Amino acid sequence: MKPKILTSEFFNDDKEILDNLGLKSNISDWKCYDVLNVPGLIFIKNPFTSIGQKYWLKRCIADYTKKPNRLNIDAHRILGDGEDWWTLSNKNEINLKLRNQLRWATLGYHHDWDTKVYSETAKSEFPMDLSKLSKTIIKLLQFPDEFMAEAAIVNFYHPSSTLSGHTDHSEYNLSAPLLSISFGLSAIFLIGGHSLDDKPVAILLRSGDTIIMSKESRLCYHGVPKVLLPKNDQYFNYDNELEEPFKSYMQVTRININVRQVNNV
Ligand SMILES: O=C(O)CCC(=O)C(=O)O
Ligand SMILES: [Fe+2]
Repeated sequence: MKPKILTSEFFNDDKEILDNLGLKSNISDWKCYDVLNVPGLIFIKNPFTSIGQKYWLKRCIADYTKKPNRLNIDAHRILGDGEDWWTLSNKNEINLKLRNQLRWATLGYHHDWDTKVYSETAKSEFPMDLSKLSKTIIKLLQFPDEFMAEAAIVNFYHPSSTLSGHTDHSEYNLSAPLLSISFGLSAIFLIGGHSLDDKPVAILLRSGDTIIMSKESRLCYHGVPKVLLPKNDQYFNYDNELEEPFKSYMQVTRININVRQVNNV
């Protein structure tokens, strides 16, 4: 990996913007790297403050899982009108099972897992804060074009979950970068080339670590073969402890937010 020097004027004036987004406001604390074997792949070592990490993981758990966003468990028709997954799963012991059933939530344009086609009719409002976060990170990395956050998948992994090798090619705009932010348990992320025969590189993703798939790497095969069990070094690089019930959930969970631009501008 080759360190990437950030030279933008942006952060001199806008420390407050970074701070409000839960990002480290001192840019010398940002550790960014070009992954040399995978052109266009950028790795940012946790750019979040501990307050920021807690803010975003709670947004993922308690807010982004609410209607009108879509969840994998919608198909099971467990949630009644006005009920949401997180509130219901914390109501009593029985509902702990429900807690573990959540695998993903889709925001903005909802990814259709069968047809893999985005449509104007399957769309909800994209969260402002997540859009701002994505735009800011892309701007900081000095991408020439403004990023439009239009679709996101929030993945929820358990220690035994895996994500098999795939490419993300449903977006109409494949020249815009894709942002992938992880919180909670660490995981091994594999990314190879445009063919499944290309040998992948392995990257350990810890809480807060962010990767950007741009240029050639945007269409590379990638997957998550392993989520790691909690060890002191890897989870809770949030300073203060999280409160319950978030704490116990995050002890067995990895969250990954995948943000995409769908359309050409
Ligand atoms: O969990 C990750 O790190 C990757 C997720 C991913 O590749 C996807 O949702 O398309
Ligand atoms: Fe992906």
